[in-house]
Parts: sequence; structure tokens; C-alpha cells
Amino acid sequence: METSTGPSSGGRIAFAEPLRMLIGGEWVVGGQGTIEVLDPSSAEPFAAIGAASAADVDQAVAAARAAFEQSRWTGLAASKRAQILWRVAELIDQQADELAVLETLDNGKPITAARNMDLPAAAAAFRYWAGWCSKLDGRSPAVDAPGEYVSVALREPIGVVALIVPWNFPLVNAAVKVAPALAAGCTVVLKPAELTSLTAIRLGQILLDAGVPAGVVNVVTGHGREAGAALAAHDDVDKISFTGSTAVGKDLLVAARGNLKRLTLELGGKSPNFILGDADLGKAIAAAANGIFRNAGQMCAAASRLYVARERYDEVLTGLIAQARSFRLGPGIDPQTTMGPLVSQLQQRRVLDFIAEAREQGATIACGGRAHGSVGYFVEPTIVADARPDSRIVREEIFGPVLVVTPLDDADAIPAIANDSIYGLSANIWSRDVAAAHRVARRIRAGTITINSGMIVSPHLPFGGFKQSGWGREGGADGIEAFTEIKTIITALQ
Ligand SMILES: NC(=O)C1=CN([C@@H]2O[C@H](COP(=O)(O)OP(=O)(O)OC[C@H]3O[C@@H](n4cnc5c(N)ncnc54)[C@H](OP(=O)(O)O)[C@@H]3O)[C@@H](O)[C@H]2O)C=CC1
Ligand SMILES: CCCCCC/C=C/C(=O)O
Repeated sequence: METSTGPSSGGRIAFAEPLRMLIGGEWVVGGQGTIEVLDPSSAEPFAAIGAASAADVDQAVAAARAAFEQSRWTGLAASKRAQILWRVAELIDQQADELAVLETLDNGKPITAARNMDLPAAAAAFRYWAGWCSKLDGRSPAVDAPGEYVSVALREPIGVVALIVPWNFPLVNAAVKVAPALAAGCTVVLKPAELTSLTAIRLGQILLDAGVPAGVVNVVTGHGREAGAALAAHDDVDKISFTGSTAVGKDLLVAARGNLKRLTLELGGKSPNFILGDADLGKAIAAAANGIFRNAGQMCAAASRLYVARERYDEVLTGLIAQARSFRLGPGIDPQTTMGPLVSQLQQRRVLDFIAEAREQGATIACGGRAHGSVGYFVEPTIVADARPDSRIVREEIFGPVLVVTPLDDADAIPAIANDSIYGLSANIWSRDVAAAHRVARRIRAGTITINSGMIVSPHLPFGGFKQSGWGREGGADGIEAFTEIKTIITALQ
């Protein structure tokens, strides 16, 4: 496999040639040339990937279709498939050091985060869904004619699925889609983000090594607007599972129309975090900082709007500024780094533009607010106060280390404030009155709400959005059922 020329030593990497994509069990070059891969901490190229053409996408879908129709995967016993998925997790664990280096160089995130959070999370996804291979039961619903019929509602794999993933948690986002798709018996074409394809390519090799038959998982790399769009519109794809921007999510509705393919969409957010007057401030402040500054804020469920009971506002703001200033910015590959660069110059520009606009509109930049250093795509951890409620910085997803803090005068207004958004992905509430917080949570239109905890994302739990944060859920039973169809068979007993 092409990545065998991977990390050499000291976190440095030298790839001898562009990395290939996986189609039908073969490593092939893309028909659209290659794309340079930059280290976002230095803007230096360190690898190249193939760019798939529409013809490559056709081949990948054909390979997945052939594998599906020939039952190359579902023909294996459920216990065997479970064993293979468990083996994938073991191989991820065994290769975790090298995978973490790839993820860090590709995405920019701190190596400690890649090694201690992303890698274990990716392995955990395969372990969790390994157990589901043998547990996708159907039902035997009663027909309204006693004794005359027996009916079974079988749960079958949906078929060929396109998994399109973003650059913020490249391997984790691939794992939380590939693992349930395989556990459900589907075959797969995985399209990673062009900025961060390296761990998805390596995952392709791990899947083969673990025993996933050729053609069951295909990995096509390349440009979203070409390879991604061709895959999304392909008439032989039965379902798209997508994580990314709400704008592209809306494009996929159109792409899916031709053959009415099923869609799961994990999209953007502008998640509110409420710290009430009786909250444990130590915990709440630490979690608020983590909720927006982890992964440099490039998280769909980033807690980017913070509302603090007015009587605790100054104390919380002071604590948050201290937390923001404690981050050590630098190349992710340095183990001392606690915040890496943003993924690209475009993302850095987008984030700095939000801050500049807020400043022009009279908001106070309580800390940060600038690019960091002259090399790479760093943005300082930033806290914005006094922002206008109708300003873009309060209403739109930023996807960077930028927190907007607002005093809260009336706890009864929490549901209205939380729901005053096109998004509905997540929310957090901090209060010692857990019963009241629970009642408030019931009135917030969001997919995940935590009380006295930062955000928890786990393969065990349903995760997804209300409103323009998406369609459907990943995780738990809901996540795997999204890769299945129900088939009812009725047999007359006379
Ligand atoms: N909810 C989330 O987790 C994420 C949200 N975002 C939001 O999106 C903003 C922009 O980021 P961006 O990288 O542009 O996110 P996109 O939504 O463009 O990218 C997500 C994935 O979709 C692919 N893609 C892009 N266009 C198409 C298309 N027409 N058809 C099929 N696939 C496509 C991308 O490929 P390629 O990368 O090759 O273009 C990538 O694999 C961020 O600032 C953030 O607000 C971004 C990432 C994750
Ligand atoms: C099984 C749970 C789905 C996890 C999705 C995690 C993605 C987070 C993000 O993109 O920010």
C-alpha cells in the first residue's frame, strides 16, 4: 500500500509518491491528477493524494455494488463480521502512534489530542458496532386476522452507501460511518475531505488487513465539488451519510433527488451554553473553554454561544480569559502544543473575518482576536463580549476558537434564546437545580443537551440535529437502523 512510505522519525513524513485510492480492493491513481497536502502549521506540502474523476467514482460504486450483490460481506456469518470489525479496532490501536502523526500533520490538531482522543474514539466505534452485527433483529408484527397469516418485518442492509466526511475529525468521522454501515451489511464508498484524506486511506488498508473482502469498502479521494458531487448524484448509490456544512447538506438534497436515495445529514450548529447563578463555576468555566477551544473550535457541536447569569458574568468572563490565555499554540506535532492551527488558510480567513466584522460593529474583543504568528493558519483563542444579538458572530457557525459571551438576566428566557437559531444540534445547561434544568432541556429544540457536563459524543448515544443541523441520527440503535430498510413478508397460513 502506498502509505508504507509513511512516517519515518520524529514526526517527519516523506511520501515517495502520491497516495492512491482504494477501488475494488486495488490501489489506483485518480484520473484527475493529484492534490498537494499541506501541513497547516507550516503551509508546507508533505504529501499528495489522487483526485478521483467521475469515472473513478463510477468504478468505486460499481465495485461496491458488485460486492453487495454477490453478498461478499453479508455472506459471512454475523459472528465472523463482528470478529473482523473488532480486528479493525485492534489494528487501529496497534497503529495508533502512526495514525495520530498522520492526523496531526494533515489536520493540525495537537498530537496529544489525536493520540489520546481521536484514535481511541475511532477504535471504540468499531468495537461498539462489531457487537451490532449479530443484533439487528426484525419483528413479527401481528396481522389483524388471527391465525390466518404470519408476518415478519426483516431489517435488511440498505445497499451501497456513500459516506462523505469532513476535515475536523477525519478518522473519527470516517469510523462512525464506516463501522455502522458495515455492521448493517452495507457496502461503502468513503469520500474523505480533500484537506485530510490520509487516515481514511490508511483505514482502507486496515479494513483489508482485518479481512473485509475486496470491494466492500472503497475509498475515493479528491475534490468535493467533483468526486463528492459525482458520488452524491450517482444513481447506483442507495444512501448518503454526510457530515459537513449546512450549505453542502442542502446541495445533497438535490443530488439525492434523482433516485430518491436516503440521506443522513450531520450539519452545522451554533450551540448555546447556559451558566446559571447557582452553577458550579469551576466545572462550568473549564467545560465552557473546552467546549469552544478544543480542536481549535472546529467542532459541529462547539458551544459557541455562552450565556451567563448576570451576577456571575464578570467572574466567569475572568475565568474564561485565563483559560483562553493558558493555551499553548504551535505545530500539533509538538507534544507541548495544546491548540494547533486551523485546517486551512480559507478557514483562518473565514474566522478572522467574523472577528473583524464583530469588532467593526462595536463588540468587545475580551481576549485574542488575531492570527497567531506569521507561518501557518493559527487563530488566537478569542472571546467576544457585547456583540449585537443579530450580528453574524452570534448567529452563524464560525468553526474556529471564537466564543461569544452574553449576560443572562432571565432564566425563563433560556428556551427562547436557545431556540432563536436556524440550528439545533446541542446545548449545555449548568445549574445545581437539576430538576429545573431538565425541564428547560425539554423545551430546547436540539439533538443533544447536557446538564452539568460538557458535550459527550459516543457511538452508544444518538447524535444529530433538529432544524438545519441535520436529518437523522448517528450512534446507538438509531444510527445503525439508518443503514437499513424494513421488508415485511406476509405468509397466508391456509
Ligand atoms: N458539521 C461539521 O462537522 C462540519 C461543518 N463544517 C462547516 O462548513 C464550513 C465549510 O467547510 P467545508 O470544508 O467547505 O465543508 P464542506 O461541507 O464543503 O465539506 C464536507 C465534505 O463534503 C465534501 N463536499 C463538498 N462539496 C460537495 C458536494 N457538492 N457534493 C458532495 N460532497 C461535497 C467535502 O469534500 P472536499 O473537502 O474535498 O471539498 C468534504 O468531504 C465550515 O466553516 C463549517 O462551518 C465543515 C466541516 C465539518
Ligand atoms: C456516533 C456519533 C457521531 C459522532 C459525530 C462526531 C462529529 C463531530 C464533529 O464533526 O464535530
